[in-house]
Amino acid sequence: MGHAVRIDGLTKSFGQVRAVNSLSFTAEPGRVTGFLGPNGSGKTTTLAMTLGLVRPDSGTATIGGVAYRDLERPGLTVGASFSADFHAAHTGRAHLDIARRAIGVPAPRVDEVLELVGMSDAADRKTGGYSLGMRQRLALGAALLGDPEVILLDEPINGLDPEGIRWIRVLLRHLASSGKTVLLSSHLLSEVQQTVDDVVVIRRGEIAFTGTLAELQRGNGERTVLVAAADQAGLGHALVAAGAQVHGVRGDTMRVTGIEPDTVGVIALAAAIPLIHLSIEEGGLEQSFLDLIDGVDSHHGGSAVDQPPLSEGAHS
Ligand SMILES: Nc1ncnc2c1ncn2[C@@H]1O[C@H](COP(=O)(O)OP(=O)(O)OP(=O)(O)O)[C@@H](O)[C@H]1O
Repeated sequence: MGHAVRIDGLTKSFGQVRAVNSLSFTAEPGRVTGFLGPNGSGKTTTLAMTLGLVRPDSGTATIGGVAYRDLERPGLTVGASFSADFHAAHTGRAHLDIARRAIGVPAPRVDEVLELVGMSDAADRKTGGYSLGMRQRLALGAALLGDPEVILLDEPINGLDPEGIRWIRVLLRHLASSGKTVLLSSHLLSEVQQTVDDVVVIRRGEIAFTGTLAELQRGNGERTVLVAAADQAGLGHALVAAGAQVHGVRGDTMRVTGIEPDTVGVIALAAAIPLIHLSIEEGGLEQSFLDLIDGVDSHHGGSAVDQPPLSEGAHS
């Protein structure tokens, strides 16, 4: 039985600063949801309200339909990692041992978790000497102590090396595939795009986009197709005739917008022009994301996920 995290109309101001404004989205069980936005866009405040650490001005955050403070065993239902700061004089093991006592988990779970996050060898060193990547692993371990249904992670990938990023990707995907709800924040789409299924983009405390990663990719219609063909000029003409925009050649490759890659293939076939290369421009997704957080007009990607309607940033 999964626990969705449902954010409904959440609003919070700190003095004059409206940190979170009428925010609504759902993180579904069995999926990894990326909660994305630039620094200061309200991600941490939203996660803190979800955990009952910050009281919203209005709106609700529920976990499996229940507010965090009303959960029967919150520590066993929700695991969260907020900051990778620890008592420097404690060992990693001591940190996990204190955390597991707080939520009532048996002692052997500490070693299991250390193993799970790849920290067994460093467990008896003081956290003050840990690298940022090691602290991130320990923070994730603490979040997983209670084998929770819901895992909320604030910037968990920040500071991990490429091997660490691959590792956390596999771990989070594994947790989601076992039915857990994984919600992780990041200010970098590129950091999480291989890890997430669903994307919630916020900007100045408001939703800029909710949908699947694929929908985000299609979202702004500016996806650039890279194509090389045996007869480049001939294919260029055929693509323009089909309504695409050809933006010139970089190396041997034409950059084309306004058309899907599979349609490019169909047109090449119809024109009997062999294709040498067909791909989507790297960074196209990142550009969609940057457009969203810069406030360029954007569209809701689609309805594959039952999400509340997109509220476009009303003010600039
Ligand atoms: N306790 C607080 N008191 C005053 N202002 C706050 C407080 N917490 C957050 N804010 C403000 O609310 C806004 C949103 O901050 P928040 O930390 O939620 O953003 P974020 O998206 O998590 O950013 P980052 O990626 O930099 O952590 C910011 O303008 C921030 O300065």
